[in-house]
Amino acid sequence: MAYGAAMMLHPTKHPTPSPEARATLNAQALACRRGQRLLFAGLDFSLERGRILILRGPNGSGKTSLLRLLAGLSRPEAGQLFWCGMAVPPSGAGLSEQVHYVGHSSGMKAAFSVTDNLRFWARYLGGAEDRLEASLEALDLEALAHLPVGALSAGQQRRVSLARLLVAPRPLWLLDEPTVALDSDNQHRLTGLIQTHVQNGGMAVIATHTPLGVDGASLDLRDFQPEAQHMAHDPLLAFED
Ligand SMILES: Nc1ncnc2c1ncn2[C@@H]1O[C@H](COP(=O)(O)OP(=O)(O)OP(=O)(O)O)[C@@H](O)[C@H]1O
Repeated sequence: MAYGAAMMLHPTKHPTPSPEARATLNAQALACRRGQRLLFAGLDFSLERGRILILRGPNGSGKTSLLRLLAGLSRPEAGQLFWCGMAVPPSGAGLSEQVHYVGHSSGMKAAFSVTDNLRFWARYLGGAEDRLEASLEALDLEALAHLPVGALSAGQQRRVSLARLLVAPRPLWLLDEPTVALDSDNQHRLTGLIQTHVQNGGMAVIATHTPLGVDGASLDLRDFQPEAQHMAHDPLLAFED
C-alpha cells in the first residue's frame, strides 16, 4: 500500500499552512491545557508523507497530550491542525479517521482471544479480515492467537496492540512509548514495521524515551512550554477526563 510520494518534514516555528500546503499534517500555534496547567503553546510543525516526527521531553511535558490532540481524543486550547491543507475542526473529524493511535492502554478486551480482538478492530477500523493473518505473523503472535489477551505477558499484549496497526491501513501512526515492555528482538521488529510504513508513504508521530533506530525529525516539548507556568496546583482538582 502506498500512501503517496515521500516529501520533506519541516519542524518550524513559523509555518504558513494553507489549503495549498504540501504538508499532510500541519499544526499551527497549537496549545494544550490539562486541568489548570497550560502544557505547551505556540507549537508549530509540519509532517509530510514518508516522514517521522519523534516527540521528546521529560515526563509530564505533554507528549501523550499532544498525541491525544492529534488523534482527536481531546481538543486544543488554541491553534489549528490542518490535514492535507484543510483545517481540522475541534472535533478532529477528517483527521481522526486517518490515524492509528497506540497509547498506554492496549485497547483490547482481556477475556477475548487475540484473534477475536484483532477481528473486532479490523471491522471497527474498516479493515479487511484477510489482513489478520499477516498482522499476527508480523508481530510473531500466531502461537498466541487463540489465547485470551488477559493471559498474555505485558510485552505480548503490547505486540497485540501493535498488530492493530496492520489490520486496517491508515496513513498516520501515533505511537506513545511503543517500545515499552518489548524485548530487543521485538523492538527491532517494531522498527522494521515503522520503516516499512513510511517507505510506503505513511507517516508516524512517536513519543519515546528510547532510541528507535528510525530516521525522523525531533520535536522537544520543552521548547514550547509557556514561560510563566502555573505549577502550584492540586493535580486531583485539576483532573479531567
Ligand atoms: N486527565 C488529566 N487531567 C489533568 N491533568 C492531566 C491529565 N492527564 C495528564 N495530565 C497532566 O498533563 C501533564 C502532561 O501529561 P502527559 O501524559 O501528556 O505527559 P508526557 O510528556 O506524555 O509524560 P511521560 O513522559 O511521563 O509519558 C502532566 O502534568 C499530567 O499530570
